Amino acid sequence: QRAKAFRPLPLVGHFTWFAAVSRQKSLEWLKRASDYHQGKSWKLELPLIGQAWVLEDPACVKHVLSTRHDAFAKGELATSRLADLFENSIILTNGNTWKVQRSAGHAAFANPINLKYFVDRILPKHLDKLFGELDSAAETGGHKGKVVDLQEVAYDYAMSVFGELAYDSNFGKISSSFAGPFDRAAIQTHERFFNPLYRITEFILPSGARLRKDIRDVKMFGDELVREGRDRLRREEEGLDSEDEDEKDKQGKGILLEELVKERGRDDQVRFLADSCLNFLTAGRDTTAQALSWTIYLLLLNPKTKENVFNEVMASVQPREAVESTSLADLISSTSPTAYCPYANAVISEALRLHPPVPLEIHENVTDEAIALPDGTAVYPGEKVVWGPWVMSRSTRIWGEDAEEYRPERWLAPAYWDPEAKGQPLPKDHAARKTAFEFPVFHAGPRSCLGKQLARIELVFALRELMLRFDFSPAWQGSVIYRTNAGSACTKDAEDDEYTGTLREIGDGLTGPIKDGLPVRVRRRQKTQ
Ligand code: HEM
Repeated sequence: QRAKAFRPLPLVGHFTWFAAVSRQKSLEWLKRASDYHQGKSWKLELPLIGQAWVLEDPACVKHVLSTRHDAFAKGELATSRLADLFENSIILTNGNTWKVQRSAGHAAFANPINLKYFVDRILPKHLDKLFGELDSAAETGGHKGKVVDLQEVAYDYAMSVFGELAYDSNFGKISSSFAGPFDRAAIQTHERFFNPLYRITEFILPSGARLRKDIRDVKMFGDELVREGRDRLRREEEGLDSEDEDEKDKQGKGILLEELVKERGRDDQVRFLADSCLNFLTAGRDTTAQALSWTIYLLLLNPKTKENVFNEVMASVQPREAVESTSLADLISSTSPTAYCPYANAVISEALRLHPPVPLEIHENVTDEAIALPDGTAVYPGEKVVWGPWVMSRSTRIWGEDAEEYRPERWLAPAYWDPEAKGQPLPKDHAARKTAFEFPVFHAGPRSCLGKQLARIELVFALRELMLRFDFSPAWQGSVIYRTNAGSACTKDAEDDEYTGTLREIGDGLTGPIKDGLPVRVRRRQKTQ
């Protein structure tokens, strides 16, 4: 009976199990199928779309992403579907075009001077805007607090941060002319993966015309920002605009656009620069906003953990009045935020583990030879491999018996709890020792995520500052499952009937949003809390 659910059916293969259901259900099925195959690579069959080896073994993932990264790339299936939205972008390109973007992105986002500037100057400014929005929600909601979609708020916040990082532009209200078309286009682009006839259906159906318009709008938005940005750079170079005080403090590398212009020359095509910047913008915006949303979602279900984070962040800013006046960069001695607010960091790692913003990935053998994976699987030319951080994070083979449990403590060194353990090396199976191939949330190998450090910093600070100022409670209808201190579950009815659903599921899209958002009530914390 069990085997039946994982065997390909005649004509439809695994389609009915995997592709004709909700995204949550398809990931859950993939996880059960991986368990059924005991973590060995197995073949997913989707007639008319293709076949793919599903990998769970970290050694196989390492082979694809690192050892034989030269042999595996996005491939035809992914490129044909993604190219309209992500043409020229770093995630799709190879060779020199990729190198140029990687090097510009590295200079702009991953160098220590820019990271410090980011923490000291950029973050506080945008966090202030975020607090402004939540403050007014708290004010208008009475003692219970007004309901806001925290995921939407997180998207706005991440968008304004990356607008400044990528283009040095203050998006303000114009961000809605990008966000709407981009979000719709991303969902429809994702649907293409499950629709072998997408070219025909998009030609016939109104949704196709809508997609083309959305993509045009997204591109126009990018072109406009690049033109403005280039003009600004030109004026600065010619001494027509004086640098502002912030710029003088920076003395690091430039923003992304500036770095790209340096690599490619100022007169490079607007389209290439715009596509490249747009990809960085979306890579940074969606992933970090979703990571923050899932982190808070999990805290809402686990009040004891929420209290622990709150206690830690309070202790990190004593006395309380110091919050506003302290330089954020001074609070971290290095650009690694893990030494600072370790519990908050563990909470973020655990949310990334259980709800990775990129839940499933695909590559293809682009050589003309068969590649043998460490478990003996032969991947023939043109064959695909997929692996799912969402599935791997739930594997008992990688994470042990409590793999599916929310337990941020797994990330903390024993010394955190036990002073006697100070100076002891971390146990071999400790979560913090997992390799990037066991925990491929940020990808791994030469194409690993360029923004992982930046994202960490942004997430830790946003979480810390939010916890200090606001308290959130779930505001979606139905029974919300809370965990008691002892770890057993109890339920409490949420009062709002505007929203439906109990536990939140993953929504559609190229990344992993919370389906239908994260409705919460927001209350401002009292000074004494
Ligand atoms: C929690 C936050 C983030 C997560 C989970 C994440 C995850 C990932 C993943 C899985 C990939 C591989 C995608 C693929 O090739 O299919 C990737 C690539 C990338 N990410 Fe991130 N990312 C995050 C934040 C950021 C931020 C803030 C930036 C902005 C600077 C960024 C920039 C990039 C870039 C440029 C690549 C392409 C790297 C290449 O192909 O060489 N990411 N990221």
